[in-house]
Order: sequence, then C-alpha cells, then structure tokens
Amino acid sequence: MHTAAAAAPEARTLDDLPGPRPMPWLGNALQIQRERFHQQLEGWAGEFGTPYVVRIDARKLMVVADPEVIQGVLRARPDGFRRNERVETASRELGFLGLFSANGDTWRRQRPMVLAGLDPTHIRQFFPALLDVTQRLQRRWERAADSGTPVDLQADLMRFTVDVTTALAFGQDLRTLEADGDDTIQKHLNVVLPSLIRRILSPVEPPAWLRRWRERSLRPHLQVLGDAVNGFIASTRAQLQADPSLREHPQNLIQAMVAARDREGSGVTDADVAGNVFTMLLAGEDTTANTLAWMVWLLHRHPQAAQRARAEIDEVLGGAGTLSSIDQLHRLDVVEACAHETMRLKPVAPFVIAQALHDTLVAGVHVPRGAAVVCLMRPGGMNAGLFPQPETFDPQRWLDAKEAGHSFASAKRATMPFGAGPRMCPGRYLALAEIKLAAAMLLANFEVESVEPLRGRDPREVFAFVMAPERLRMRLRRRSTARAAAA
Ligand code: HEM
Repeated sequence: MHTAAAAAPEARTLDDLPGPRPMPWLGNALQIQRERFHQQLEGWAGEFGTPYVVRIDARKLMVVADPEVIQGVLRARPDGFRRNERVETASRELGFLGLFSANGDTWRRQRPMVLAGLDPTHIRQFFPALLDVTQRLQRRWERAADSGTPVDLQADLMRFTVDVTTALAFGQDLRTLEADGDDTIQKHLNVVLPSLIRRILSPVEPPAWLRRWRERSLRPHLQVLGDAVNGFIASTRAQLQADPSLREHPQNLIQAMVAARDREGSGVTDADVAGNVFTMLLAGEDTTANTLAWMVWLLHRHPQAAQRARAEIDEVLGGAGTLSSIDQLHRLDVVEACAHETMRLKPVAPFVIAQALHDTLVAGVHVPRGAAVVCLMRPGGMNAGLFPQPETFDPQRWLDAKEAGHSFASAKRATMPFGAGPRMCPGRYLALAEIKLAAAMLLANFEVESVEPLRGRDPREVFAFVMAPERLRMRLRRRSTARAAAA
C-alpha cells in the first residue's frame, strides 16, 4: 500500500478528497468541539465516506476508517509513520517523554525495555499484587455498600488502576485506594495530565513563550511529581546495589529501566526513566479505568449478559468471592468476551494519529511528508457483515467467533482496541487482567442497584485524550444481603 508517490502519478491528492467545508485561513478549526471530536470525525466519515480530509489552519488531516488501510498505516511504523509531533513536543516540555510519545531511536531503545516488564510472564508473577489491589477495591466498595453511599465509579476505578500500575511497574504501591487525603501524587497528576492533554488536543499550537507563560502554574506540581519519581529511581538504585542480580533479572519495570540506563553506553537517561514512569500512569490509568466503567454500565444495562458472566465466575471460583490463581482468571471466557464487546462499542482510544515521515500513498491518496493520518477505530467494529446487529451489546458473538477460529482473528483485526503493528499497546495483557479481576470481584460480591450519570440515563461520551463516559454514580448492595432480602 505504501509505495513512493512518484511511482503513482495517477494518485489522488489530499485536495481531491471530500470533507467538511473549511473557512478561509482557519479551515475547520472553529467547528471542532473538543469533547465530541471523535463523534464529529465518525459523523463526517458517515457523511463524506473515507478517506476524507479535515483542515486545521494550513494543516490537512486525512481521516481513514477501513481496517485494512488502518492496519497498513499502523504497521508501517516506525519507519513510515511516527507519533504526532505535537504529542512529542508537549510531552518533552512537561517531562513526560516516554514510550507513547517518543519516536526514532529513543522509541527503539525504550520499547524492548518496557515490553519486557509488561509481558504475560511478568503479569503471572505479579498476580498476587494484582489480587491484593483488587481486594482493597472490594473493601472500599463494601464500606460504600454498608453505609449506603454511592460510589464515584471512575474515581474509584482510577485509584484501582493507579495502584495496580505503580505496584506492578514500579514496585511501589501508591495506595490511593486508601488515601482520601489531598496529598497524593494523584492530585498533582490530576492537574498536570489534563494540561498535557489540552496541549495535545488544541487545534493550534501557541508559540513557546506563550506555552511557558500559560504553564507557569504547573511548575509546583511538576516539581512534586519530579521529586516523587526521582525518589522511585533512587530507591530502585539502592535495591539494585543491595542485590546486583536484579540487574540481570529485574522484578519490575523500573528496575529494568534503571538497570538499562546504568549500562555503559546505553544512551538511556534518568529523564527517559522518569518519562516512562509517567507514561505508564498516563497510558495505563484512564484507558483501563474507563473501559471498566463502560463495561460496568453496559453489564448493568444488559442483565442477561451480566447473569451469564456471574454464573461463569461462580463456577470458576467455586462459590468463593475471590480468585485464587491466574489460571482461574484465564478460564473467565465470558467475562473476557464482555470486555471485547465493551471495547468494540466503546473504544476508549477512538482514533490513533500517525504522521507520515516520507511522501507516501495511503488508500490510493498521495500523503505528503509531515501530514497526519487519523485512523478511526470504531467503524471497523460496526461493520454489520462481521458483527450482525452491530449496535447490540452481545458478548456471545466473541465466544462464537472464538469457536470458529478464523472469524475471531478477523473480528479482532477489525476492532483493534489496542492499536496494531510495532507500536501496539504493550499494556494489553495487564489491562485485560485488571478488567477481568475487577469485573469478577464486582459480580461475585455485589448487586449493582444502579449506575447512572448525574442527569439522564445514558452517559454521554466525553473525549479528553481517552473516550470516557461522563461521571457515573454506582449504588451497590453486598450480594449476601441482596440474597437474604430476596429469600
Ligand atoms: C483497556 C486499556 C487500554 C487500552 C484500550 C489501550 C489502548 C492503547 C492504544 C490504542 C495505543 C496506541 C497503539 C498504537 O499506536 O498502535 C496504546 C499505546 C500504549 N499503551 Fe495502552 N491501552 C490500555 C492500557 C494500557 C496499560 C495498562 C498500559 C501500561 C501500564 C499501557 C501502555 C501503553 C504504552 C506505553 C503505549 C505506547 C506504545 C508505543 O507507542 O510503543 N496501555 N494503548
């Protein structure tokens, strides 16, 4: 698909493509509604077909939705396409430059180091830590159920994912599930991350002096975060000094990163390590927590699917409220099908942007060097040929597809919730483990009485780096109490 543009003089150019009508100078910038950007992009795909073009000032973004085309673009990284320049600049300026935002040699150096820490072997090794955090979330929800207090669903799920990510990746559990006080590192992240995201999503990049001036209020927060990460790095170095065998057999991600950094001629710096500490939090927290939030909401709206998942959990757990091994987790096929179905209907990463490193051809269109290709991820999962009645939440379709073998592979190729190719999400095994653990804990121990946004019944989709449901409140009853009440 990617051949030199010169070899295809008949190729269309971006100017030949349809798209929303631009205004002089500004293009479509004023039409963009940031929180609904993904829905606007999907709506224009329906209106104009794909590929089409969106113009922001002088820039032209080509939007594609065909899974084959998307696979081609994402697989052509790192040599043909890179992560968007804006993401890299903003991340570097705020000290978050890590695997997600890095490109070129920095990315090549970091990728194996991060992959190794998040592979299935490590997830198995860390199962007890995962279980511990899940049980702490359970206790938090038991307290809420006993006192009749509604749960702030996303906030609690984010505490869960932060504690998992930090325990697993850095060997230090931040215990945000227990801390209700204000002084958590999370509080500072909650200020800095939205600013980073605003920067990345802003249609226009202000000049450097204006960025520095606007971001001056972030400095104290960046200082606290920098100190915390330097603390992680220092204590890791002390561990490596006390037990040098850890350099060859690191037990968590930060040990692997510090060991790699300290190797002579590695080219890895403390800033690389710090950037990846933040990157794990940035990439692993909102994504997993919001996928779980969507899943809890969808299961509540589809009691039959929830009942099926619960029956499977009761059987695998033998009636115990808690999983005791990772092998039990691997037997939760219905729960996993619910996760796939959730990610098909509510992909928290609804688009992935790739920027061309050379003049190239995508779907028969000449894409000049530097232009961005926006890959829309949801339309592939709404293809009625592959997913009959695509609007329906039907986890069974994944179980049937799995049985059919090849159709499972095509279903996964069409949805790509974790991206594709060499930059595919390295956290996917961890994310699925977290999702299955938390969902199994919820269904085994609680009756969900309600999950609702503050107004109305159906939560709006809100795009802010990830696509989240608007804030959801959940009311729980302990399952034993619910059973007694029903008897
Ligand atoms: C349900 C949860 C998650 C979803 C839906 C998700 C989705 C994605 C997607 C779509 C990408 C871009 C892939 C591409 O460009 O092809 C990505 C990249 C990434 N994700 Fe995840 N992710 C999740 C959880 C996690 C977790 C738990 C971690 C780590 C703790 C993580 C770490 C990363 C990193 C470091 C990258 C950048 C990879 C690279 O550019 O080489 N993600 N993720």
